[in-house]
Amino acid sequence: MSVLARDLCADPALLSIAAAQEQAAVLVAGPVEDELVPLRELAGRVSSESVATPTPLPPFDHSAMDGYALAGLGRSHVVRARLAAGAEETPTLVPGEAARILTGAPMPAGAIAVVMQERVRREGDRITLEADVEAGANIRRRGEDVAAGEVIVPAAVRLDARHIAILAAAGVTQARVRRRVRIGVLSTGDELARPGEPLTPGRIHDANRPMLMAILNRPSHEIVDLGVAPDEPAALRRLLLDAAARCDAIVTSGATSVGDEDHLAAAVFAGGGRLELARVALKPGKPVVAGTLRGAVLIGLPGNPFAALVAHVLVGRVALERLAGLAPKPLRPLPASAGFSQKGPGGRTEFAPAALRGVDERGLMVVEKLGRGGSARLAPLIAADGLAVIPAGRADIRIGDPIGFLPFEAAAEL
Ligand SMILES: Nc1nc2c(c(=O)[nH]1)N[C@H]1C(S)=C(S)[C@@H](COP(=O)(O)OP(=O)(O)OC[C@H]3O[C@@H](n4cnc5c(N)ncnc54)[C@H](O)[C@@H]3O)O[C@H]1N2
Ligand code: MOO
Repeated sequence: MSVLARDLCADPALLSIAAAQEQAAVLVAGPVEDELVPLRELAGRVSSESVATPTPLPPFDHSAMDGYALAGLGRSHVVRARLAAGAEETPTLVPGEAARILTGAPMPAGAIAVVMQERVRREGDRITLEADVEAGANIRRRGEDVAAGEVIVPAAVRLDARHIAILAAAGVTQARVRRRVRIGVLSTGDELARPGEPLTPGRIHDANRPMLMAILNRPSHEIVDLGVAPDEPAALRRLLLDAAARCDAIVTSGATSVGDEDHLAAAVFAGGGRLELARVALKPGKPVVAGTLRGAVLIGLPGNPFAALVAHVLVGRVALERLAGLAPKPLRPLPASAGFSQKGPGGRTEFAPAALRGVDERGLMVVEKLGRGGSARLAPLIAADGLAVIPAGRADIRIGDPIGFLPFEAAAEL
């Protein structure tokens, strides 16, 4: 059910985070189209289909050690050949024979084990083992990593160095990935000066647009800088409509709340758009809204920078990841121990900049909150290692109580 203009005026119940994430996902009709991209440009892109390996990995039986390939398990062998990695021809050994073999070299026919060179004595063309070896020792078998035809990269994942390595090993030179999602980033507010612009009375520098562009600056995205919109409904509507025609998604900050100059929802409605969610039980980040405008996904983050960050991580991210073709991946806060106490219960799930302060006697990370909850404050984030997570409805918290911790790498991929 869509959000109506009147819902934003009254003080409606807050949506749970889970409900907001569900709404954020379903407002996106589906991922953007896909395209074929060469291996060297795949890092950071999102796979649109699974990839199977055409060859087994490894492709042939080979030695895992520098040593001797043995045709029997006896202690004494005659060395008949030498095999290095890349050897094209291999001899056939008979019992009693061995081949000098280097790591990665193909196993000769008839060989049943490899002994490391440190475990043998060599005199001329004869080797003597210091101890028995087991059949199969130090041989890497064809297909023991993956068999031919097996899936090596699933669909709907962000490709990183691990995927690039296995695709390269399998001889795959290109893959189908989602095209880059065009995301427009807009700040709103008459008080905002551009980075570097001298401040006149009452003005502050725009921090959100550079922050959001930095978070969203990924190989799977193409960022469009939409600048700053004034607190003027018609101008905001024009800017949004122009952006909707050029972008798959628009991420704004500010103008989401109930103040006289908070014109985002009105501009979206006047432009023929819809909002599917508004006001979430998030602290900070409550006034987040999301919907669609002329086919573009619209995410309206709150103006306070930390609130914008939290609302992006918890709500906006879900919609943008679906658009980019990623499978849903819930954030999972790590178990941690409170290094602070506070009164409960809160009606909203709280996210606070937090620093790690060692490990308690149970082995849990001890987390200290920084910044006393100011959603406009940025300095605590600089000193933090991640975000403390305190679920809505939690009773008083005492030192040592279990809480959640989201490291920044997992939260915002900052
Ligand atoms: N009567 C109420 N007032 C407010 C409520 C409420 O429920 N009732 N919610 C508060 C909460 S919580 C938040 S968060 C803010 C969100 O407000 P908006 O999204 O409408 O944002 P603005 O009013 O435009 O700005 C809020 C604050 O953030 C500064 N700001 C805005 N954009 C930027 C930017 N790009 N870079 C840096 N700072 C920015 C702006 O100057 C304001 O100080 O509303 C509360 N009010
Ligand atoms: O949600 Mo506001 O974001 O508490 O500061």
